Amino acid sequence: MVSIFPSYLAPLREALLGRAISRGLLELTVHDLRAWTHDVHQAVDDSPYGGGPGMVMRPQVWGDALDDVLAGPPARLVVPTPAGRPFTQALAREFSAEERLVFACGRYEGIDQRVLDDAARRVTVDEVSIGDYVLVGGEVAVLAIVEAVVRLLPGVLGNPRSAAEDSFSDGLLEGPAYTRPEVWRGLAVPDVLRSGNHALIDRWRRDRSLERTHRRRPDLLEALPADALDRADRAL
Ligand SMILES: OB(O)c1ccc2cc[nH]c2c1
Repeated sequence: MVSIFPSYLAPLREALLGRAISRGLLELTVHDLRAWTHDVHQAVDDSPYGGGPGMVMRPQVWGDALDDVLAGPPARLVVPTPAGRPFTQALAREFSAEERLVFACGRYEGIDQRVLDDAARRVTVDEVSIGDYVLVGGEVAVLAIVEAVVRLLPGVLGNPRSAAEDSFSDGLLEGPAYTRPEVWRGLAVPDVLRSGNHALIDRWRRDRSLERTHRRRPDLLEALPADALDRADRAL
């Protein structure tokens, strides 16, 4: 990863991801973009051609940084930007199959487009958005993307079924989850979950997932393949 705020990415070395690194399941290197500046002010930005608010990140600095960081084993360059294509669970799975990912964290009004165009001559460049809102820089998006990708790597999650049964893994939102106590503040766990009848439990969970998806994300239902819903689903 390349950023002007390397410490922003420190959380990636905590908890589950930190344990995955110490177990050798992945390697993480964070580079300070300013290491590729040569002026006393370590300038990484300049005024935008054509005018307008804010500053744009300079191509020379990013070009030199990516020349170095992209050297070596083939990598895929991921650039978070509000103007990117949506980052989805499907794209997380795609990224998790890559041997190496390089993340470019922009700031200000973004990175000079020629940096991405130049990189695209050598590697696959993915400009991705984590949602329809605007952050101050790419670092927070990288934290989200890396967590979504790394948890899919074999051995990272304790129970491999967790990733397989994620929200979105079957195209739907996950339904509600419960644990002890059986009654909490007058609210009881649904009886079916304590019935021991796993066929019934699976059906109930599927129904709650379909209901929640219909209510909160009808677009996901629309996007399902024609054969994704069985007769019981459609009866709901
Ligand atoms: O909202 B975002 O995901 C995002 C990503 C990168 C930059 C760079 C400057 N603002 C940004 C916002």
